[in-house]
Amino acid sequence: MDEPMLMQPEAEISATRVESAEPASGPVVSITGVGKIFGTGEKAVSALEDVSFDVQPGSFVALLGPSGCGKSTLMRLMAGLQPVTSGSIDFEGRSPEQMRKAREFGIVFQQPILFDWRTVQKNVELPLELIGVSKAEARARADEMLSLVGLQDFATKRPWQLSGGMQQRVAIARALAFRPRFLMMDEPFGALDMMTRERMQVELLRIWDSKPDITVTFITHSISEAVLLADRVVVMSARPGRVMKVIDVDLERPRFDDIRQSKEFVDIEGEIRELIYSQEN
Ligand SMILES: Nc1ncnc2c1ncn2[C@@H]1O[C@H](COP(=O)(O)OP(=O)(O)OP(=O)(O)O)[C@@H](O)[C@H]1O
Repeated sequence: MDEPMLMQPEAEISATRVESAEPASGPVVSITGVGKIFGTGEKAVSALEDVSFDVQPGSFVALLGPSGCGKSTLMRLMAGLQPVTSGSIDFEGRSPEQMRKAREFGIVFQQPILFDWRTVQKNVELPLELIGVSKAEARARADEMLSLVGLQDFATKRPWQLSGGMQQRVAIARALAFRPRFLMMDEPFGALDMMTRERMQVELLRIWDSKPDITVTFITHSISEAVLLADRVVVMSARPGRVMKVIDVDLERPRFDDIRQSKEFVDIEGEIRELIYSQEN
C-alpha cells in the first residue's frame, strides 16, 4: 500500500499523548475475530477472516505474510481508516476511530512522500503546524526528531538531496514528531535496496531502543526483518488473511546487526519459514 502521507491529515497527523491514570497492565490492543470484506455480491473480496491477537504495551509487533494477504488492510482497520466487517479492535476501551481522532497514531508508508520545495526540517514541521502546534514548538520537535534519526546536519537540505534511506528517516522523524503512542509502519523499507534496508533495520532498532514508550506495528514480507525487529511476529496466511501463528521472539535487547548470525535467530527464522512453506505445499 503506497499512500501519500499527507493526503489523510486526520490519520497521519498524530498524537497528543493521552496519559492514562494507571499504568496499563493488559494488552494495549485486542484484535478479536476481525473480518474484512470489500464490495458485495459476486464482486465481494474477503481480505481478512477471523483475525485475533493481542498487542502488549510498548511492544514491537510485525505482521508478516505474502503479498495480498491483507496486512495493509489490517493496519488500516487498526488505524481507524476503514471499518471492520466483523469482530472488534479495542484499544483499552477505545475504538480505532476514537484513537485516530485523538491523534494517537503515527504512520509511515513505503514511500516517504516528502515535499521537495520544503526543507527537511520544514517537512517534519508541516503536519504539526497544520494541527495548530506553534512554530517554535514545531521547530523544537522537528530538531529533536531529526537528531534522533541522525539527520540533524541535513535539516536545511531538500528531500531530493537525500538518499532513499535518509528520506525514509525523515518520514519516521515526521511520524514521531507527533509523539504518537502507536507507530504503524507499512513496509517502510520495502522500496530500498538490500544494503540500505539492512542499515535502516539497525537504525530502527536504535531509534526503538531510545523510544521505549511507543507500541509499533510493522508490516513486512521479510522473515529476517520481522525476527530482527519484533517482540512478536504475527504470521498470516494467503488471502483471505488469517493468523497462522503468533511467534514470540525472545531475543535479548538491545539487538544489533550481528544477532542475525546467532543460533536463536536462525532457529526462529527457520520455524517461520517452515510454517509459511507448509502452507504452500
Ligand atoms: N479498497 C479495496 N477494495 C477492494 N479490494 C481491496 C481493497 N483494498 C484491498 N483489497 C484487496 O484485499 C486484499 C488484501 O490487500 P492488502 O493490500 O491489504 O494486502 P497486503 O498483504 O498488504 O499486500 P501487499 O503485501 O502486496 O501490500 C487484496 O486482494 C486486495 O486486492
